[in-house]
Amino acid sequence: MLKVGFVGWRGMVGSVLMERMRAEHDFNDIEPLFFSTSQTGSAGPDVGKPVPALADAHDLTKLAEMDAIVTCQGGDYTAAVHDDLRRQGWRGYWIDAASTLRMKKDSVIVLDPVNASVIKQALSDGVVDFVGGNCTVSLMLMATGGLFAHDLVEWVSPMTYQAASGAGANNMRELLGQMGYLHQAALAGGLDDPATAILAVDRAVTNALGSEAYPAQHFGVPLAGSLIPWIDSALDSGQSREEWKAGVETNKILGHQYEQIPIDGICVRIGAMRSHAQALTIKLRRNIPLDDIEGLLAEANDWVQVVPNEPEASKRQLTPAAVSGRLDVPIGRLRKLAMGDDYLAAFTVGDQLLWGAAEPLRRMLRLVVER
Ligand SMILES: NC(=O)C1=CN([C@@H]2O[C@H](COP(=O)(O)OP(=O)(O)OC[C@H]3O[C@@H](n4cnc5c(N)ncnc54)[C@H](OP(=O)(O)O)[C@@H]3O)[C@@H](O)[C@H]2O)C=CC1
Ligand SMILES: N[C@@H](CC(=O)OP(=O)(O)O)C(=O)O
Repeated sequence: MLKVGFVGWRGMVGSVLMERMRAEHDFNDIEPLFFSTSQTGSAGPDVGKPVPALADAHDLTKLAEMDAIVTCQGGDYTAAVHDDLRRQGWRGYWIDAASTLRMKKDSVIVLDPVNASVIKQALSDGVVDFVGGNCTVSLMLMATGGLFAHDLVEWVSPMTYQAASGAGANNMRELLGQMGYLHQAALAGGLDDPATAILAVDRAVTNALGSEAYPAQHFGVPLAGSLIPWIDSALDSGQSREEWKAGVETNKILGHQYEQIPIDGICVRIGAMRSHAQALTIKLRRNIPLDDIEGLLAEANDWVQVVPNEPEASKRQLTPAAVSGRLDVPIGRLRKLAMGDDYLAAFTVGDQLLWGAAEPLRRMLRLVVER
């Protein structure tokens, strides 16, 4: 049985990974060892069979005993450990959620329902570094994979609506704290009294949004009652790093070595908890009937769901509230745009901790185990 080390398993992404692995009985087929950067010696998690006490996640000797290491610990950990392990001659599989190694020449970005052939080729070529993609990129490809698979896409402009979870657990807590703070301000402004003019309540909320006491330690600015049109650091191109990832990661996932499909838009943080949404403008290579497009999208994988372009279905099925905690990736609002019959509009949403983070790693580990 393969010895598999898990690092970062008790964090937010790691916990979702553990949940999925337990649900799919993945632990039956491996010999797991759990590592920690802070709790060496404590008891490991319940995975349905006895596991040793937690090992030190910086102990290179212990790590090097593993056939595979799955890490959701974050980019700093990857930077601190990965290269040293490789320099020591360790040739095990490194399966990572962090972005650190994604664009390295020797790594593959994994999303097997979309790029199984790229992954299989890499495994047979001896590639050992496999990295999950950026959440918005993976979710966009799960939704639109059918169009890319048939080489129908000339370019895409994704405009994102990204949940707080992408910024981390503390940010999710802060979003809820901000919601509570605004609700308190609204109550003080007369929310409960139907006789209060709504503009008076709104003034109380606006004052709260600008107040020094508004809880914004992690986001830096209000998210609840507002939005944040910038995610991650700034690049010289004027893009945010999150926006840059859309193009480079999509093309790498699809295995495009020469021709690059332009993919660029604006990434926005909104007050959803754990599901990212994106509005896509897709320039098709040619005019294809909408029915055919819907068919190609729907048949691309087991999780994409085409939602009819109707008000009730869109409002009920195409929202963060509808998909959080689920593996389904609905895509809807499909229609040709006024710019021409080869311009397609689409809206898609998906849980960014499942297909956006944990699930591609879980499935990559299975591919390694089943080799
Ligand atoms: N959040 C996201 O949407 C995505 C994240 N990623 C990647 O995954 C990495 C990890 O993200 P995320 O899971 O959000 O990080 P977390 O902050 O939730 O967890 C990271 C680590 O913090 C330590 N930790 C300290 N205190 C606690 C606590 N009270 N509860 C749980 N863990 C604690 C744990 O390590 P230890 O046991 O060693 O102390 C844990 O593994 C990111 O840095 C990023 O690289 C990738 C895609 C999406
Ligand atoms: N940056 C993403 C989350 C994330 O962790 O992305 P990456 O894995 O590319 O660093 C977001 O904020 O929604």
